[in-house]
Amino acid sequence: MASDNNKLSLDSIRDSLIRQEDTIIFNLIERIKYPITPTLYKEASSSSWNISGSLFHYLFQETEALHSKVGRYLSAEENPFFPDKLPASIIPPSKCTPVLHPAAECVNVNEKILDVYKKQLLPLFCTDQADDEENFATTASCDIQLLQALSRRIHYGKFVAKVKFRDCTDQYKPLILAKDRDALMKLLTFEAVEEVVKKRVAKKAFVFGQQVTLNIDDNTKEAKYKVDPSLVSRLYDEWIMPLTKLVEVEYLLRRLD
Ligand SMILES: C=C(O[C@@H]1C=C(C(=O)O)C=C[C@H]1O)C(=O)O
Repeated sequence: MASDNNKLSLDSIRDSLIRQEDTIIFNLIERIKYPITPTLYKEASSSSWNISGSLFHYLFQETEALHSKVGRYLSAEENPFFPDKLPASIIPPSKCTPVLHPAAECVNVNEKILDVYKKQLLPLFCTDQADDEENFATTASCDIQLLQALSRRIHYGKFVAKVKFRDCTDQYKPLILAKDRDALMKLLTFEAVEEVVKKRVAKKAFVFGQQVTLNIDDNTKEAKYKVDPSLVSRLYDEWIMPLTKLVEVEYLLRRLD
């Protein structure tokens, strides 16, 4: 979507962010099918699996390496979690004019996303603290899919910041030159938009997470859902939107480099 510079607008980018809500919520519903599985994230003892680090990190790094070889990270919309370990792409880069300022390459908050995910989000959404030894690989794959969806959404802040700078250059330029983070954060924040996002993702979580039954007389009083809508709203309010705005600020601070 963000490849055509001329068509890029705040509305078109916001439409993409809305569509990415579906991806995040469905990946979240898939992950919380499994218990937290703490063994996945523990440093593997050298005698056990003959890998360095945890099983989760091993699968994640190998996944990113394979995706890198087929060009995933040639896209400005994708940002790797392990940028220092990526093999070169076997396909050539696009000949299209880059949409983002070259400094966008330096903006990567995935280390923060991964830390928040393991320390706060997993314990918040996965209430069962057990290990599911039958599903180590599947559980870790769900983590990776969800983390990549979160990262894509949060780093879309680069495209949002690009358009906000293009459309209101005179307002942003002095704040960038003054390196005034707080003023930049205030200028780029649209609280009304954020309120709509929080309400919409809660409604999507309720709708997408409903148990579908065919028995017409199913009048169970208590609505059963696969993910707590209020937690999805909180996910956006406390983590996704603040991290998206952090990416916007980091991009803007480099925009005049
Ligand atoms: C992404 C934007 O910038 C900010 C971040 C938002 C978000 O992460 O959903 C929403 C509104 C803004 O406060 C935007 O203006 O659309």
